[in-house]
Amino acid sequence: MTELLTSAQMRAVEQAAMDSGTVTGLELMERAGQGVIDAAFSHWPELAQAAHRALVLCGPGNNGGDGFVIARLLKEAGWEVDPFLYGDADKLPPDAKANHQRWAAMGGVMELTAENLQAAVRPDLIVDAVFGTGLTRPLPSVVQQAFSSLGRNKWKGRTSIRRIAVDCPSGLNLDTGMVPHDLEKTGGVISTNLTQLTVTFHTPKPGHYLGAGPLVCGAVVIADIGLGPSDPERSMLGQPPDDRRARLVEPVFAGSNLPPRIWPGSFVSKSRRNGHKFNHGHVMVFAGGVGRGGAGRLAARAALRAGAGVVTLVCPPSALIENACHLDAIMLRALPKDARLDSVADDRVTAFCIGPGLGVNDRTRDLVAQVLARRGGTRAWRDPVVVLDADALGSFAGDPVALFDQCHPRTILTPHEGEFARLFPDLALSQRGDLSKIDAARQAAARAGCTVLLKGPDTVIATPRGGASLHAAAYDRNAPWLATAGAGDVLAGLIAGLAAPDTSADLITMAEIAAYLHVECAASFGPGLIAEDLPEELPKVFRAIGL
Ligand SMILES: NC(=O)C1=CN([C@@H]2O[C@H](COP(=O)(O)OP(=O)(O)OC[C@H]3O[C@@H](n4cnc5c(N)ncnc54)[C@H](OP(=O)(O)O)[C@@H]3O)[C@@H](O)[C@H]2O)[C@@H](O)CC1
Ligand SMILES: [K+]
Repeated sequence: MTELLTSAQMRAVEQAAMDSGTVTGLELMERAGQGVIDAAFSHWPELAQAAHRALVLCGPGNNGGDGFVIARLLKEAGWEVDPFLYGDADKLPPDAKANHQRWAAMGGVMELTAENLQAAVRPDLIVDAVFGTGLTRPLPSVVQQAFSSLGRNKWKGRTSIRRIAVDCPSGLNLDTGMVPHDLEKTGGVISTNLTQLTVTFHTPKPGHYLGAGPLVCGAVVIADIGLGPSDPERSMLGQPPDDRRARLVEPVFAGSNLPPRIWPGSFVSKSRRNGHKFNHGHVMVFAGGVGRGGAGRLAARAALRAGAGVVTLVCPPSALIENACHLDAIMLRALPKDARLDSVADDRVTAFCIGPGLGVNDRTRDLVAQVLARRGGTRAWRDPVVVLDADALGSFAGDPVALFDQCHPRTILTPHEGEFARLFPDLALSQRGDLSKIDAARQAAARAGCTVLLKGPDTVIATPRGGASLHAAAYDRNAPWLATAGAGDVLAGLIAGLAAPDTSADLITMAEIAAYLHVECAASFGPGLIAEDLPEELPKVFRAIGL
């Protein structure tokens, strides 16, 4: 998996490399500029065939410094280059200033304004090097207007002009994936939206995958600028993540002495080809009353397909026939209104999935309490895994602390943003400001004392200790048809089904795999997907990953 470094972490990595004396800031900037050009030529080979013309938009920091390196290298390759600068050249930081001066010996620099861009000769390539990781506030209006003007320019064949962003399209916050609202008003987003390729350095940043990031970055390419490997891959394989650094959920292609795809396949218990059904765990899913059992059935089906040996659906007696009409391989147990959970659950239940379709009410609260009170003896790792979703979360909206007091480390909450806002009002999207979704989920997990999976196209999974991973249904894994009723119930079931066997992996790993498989199923099925299709697509996905 790949580390996602925040702006501050990236600066620290850069500083440590410079302090060690192995590299200078100027060398890093040179490699960054070269990396952008290499990525551009590899993405658009026709640009490498002959000299063209580039507009290079530079800002007041080191992102702008990268821009001046790019201007010089393209000029040396015979291109016509028109650089524009926002800010005062005398106030550029040292490395950027040095590169500005090197450029100044080759050509002039225009001030970055809408008027000057309108007067520019049509380029073949526009390089956005105005702001990168150093953006601290909304874009200045002059820059917004300059970006907007690019979209209005009367250049012939305007749509065929390639647009590349250095580190990020300027205005995108690389820690949060947010773009300022006023950017949208002025049309800034529309012009940044035209970015086709973003070249970032060393590792991707959270903002490339969170929020608006995937909408504005085009494709993202990582340029190696010689800062050395990020955390050893070994420590990322199914291990709890680094407490400070977030990681991107993606399959791990192992080296030649290991099976070709050791993640996620190796964590699907049935890929080990041994044991009887109870070796693969027993998942208990709760379903709502008559006419409201669909969500629970979807979760149950997903748990069974994910590899649980046995899945039991528990429902009110009145809903038994309805569920029996739908289910065969899934066992059914009726639980009367006042009956205790012990009457249907024995010690062999290794995972519970509770919430989908259950109703927001006292009975749900009571069932959640009973589920969370079940423990596996003196060893905490024997506690059954508990997936709390939908109405199990909604039932505690008025009193979230009552829920958090009961959660144990083998619990995972799987809210969407709306459910999250009701449990953690101060961390809600509307209140988040500069707090990233990753940090919001981290704080929520610490408060709840359990793992939290905050759903979305950018799904964040966080542990109470601060470990966090981000699963993005973005770029080549974009699956918009996953926004369909019941998809969340399937995800809850997948987590329970994967976690039910004792696979000795952390709950966060199981949640990562579930999020990954969920999107793989959607991508594999394609447009037209409805939630029922997701579990049915799993066998195909398993085959594709080599199980
Ligand atoms: N880290 C690495 O390893 C490497 C990093 N590299 C490159 O460096 C980039 C980071 O450089 P950076 O830190 O100088 O930040 P950058 O984005 O250029 O902007 C900072 C300037 O903008 C200003 N400013 C900010 N917001 C503003 C606003 N809204 N409106 C107006 N001004 C605003 C801010 O002013 P201040 O906030 O201090 O007042 C400051 O002057 C990184 O993205 C990558 O491209 C590579 O060279 C290779 C190695
Ligand atoms: K930029």
